[in-house]
Amino acid sequence: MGKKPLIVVNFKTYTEGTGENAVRMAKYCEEVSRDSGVDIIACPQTPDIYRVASAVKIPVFAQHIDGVGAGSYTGHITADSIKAAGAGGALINHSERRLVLADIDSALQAAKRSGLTAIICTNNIAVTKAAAVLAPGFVAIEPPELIGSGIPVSKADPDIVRDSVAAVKKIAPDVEVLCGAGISRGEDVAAALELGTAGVLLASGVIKAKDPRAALLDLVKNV
Ligand SMILES: O=C[C@H](O)COP(=O)(O)O
Repeated sequence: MGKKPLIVVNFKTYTEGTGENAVRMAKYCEEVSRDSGVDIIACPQTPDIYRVASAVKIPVFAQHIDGVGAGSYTGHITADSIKAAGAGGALINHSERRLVLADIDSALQAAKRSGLTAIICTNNIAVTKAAAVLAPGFVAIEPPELIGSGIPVSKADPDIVRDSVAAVKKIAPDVEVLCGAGISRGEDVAAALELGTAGVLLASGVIKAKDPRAALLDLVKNV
């Protein structure tokens, strides 16, 4: 039996994780979390947060927030609004929704003011270090070229994961590190934990799987 990982499932904008499918996917996450004891966080699209958070007891995170508050900010996603919808946290600076550093900081401060947990995504060691200085709850290192590839970062590029963990622990020991990109099997999760991470951030390995529930069960099988 190994250490318990945190598994963050990003639904992205996949049809299989949108609308009522988002609720179904989150229920699979909840069921596997309950049966395995592994913490699983569901990240549906913003319009699905309320319906998902109303249907499951596992934490629900937004895929993005903006660093603005209440007021004249048409089209922005505020930390308070996702919190009111039932979210407990948010991804910030995902590779598919990148922000400049000042905006990452604003979004993080907004999350903190609203009492939300932030996962800042990073694409290399330099950005990982910058994110660690900001002291979010988590930093998630994801080499963009491996995202959606089915090639697990924890096996294909262990150095970037190991070096990210070392860099973060030196700068901000309380910040936990996740890794993501191409994770789809329990052995990928085990490799991530071996490298010192607290868990993984993944999407297609579950959301695009023929049997998402079976994919989730495989992810937690070594725990
Ligand atoms: O947010 C998740 C990451 O971008 C990884 O995506 P992936 O698991 O489809 O490679």
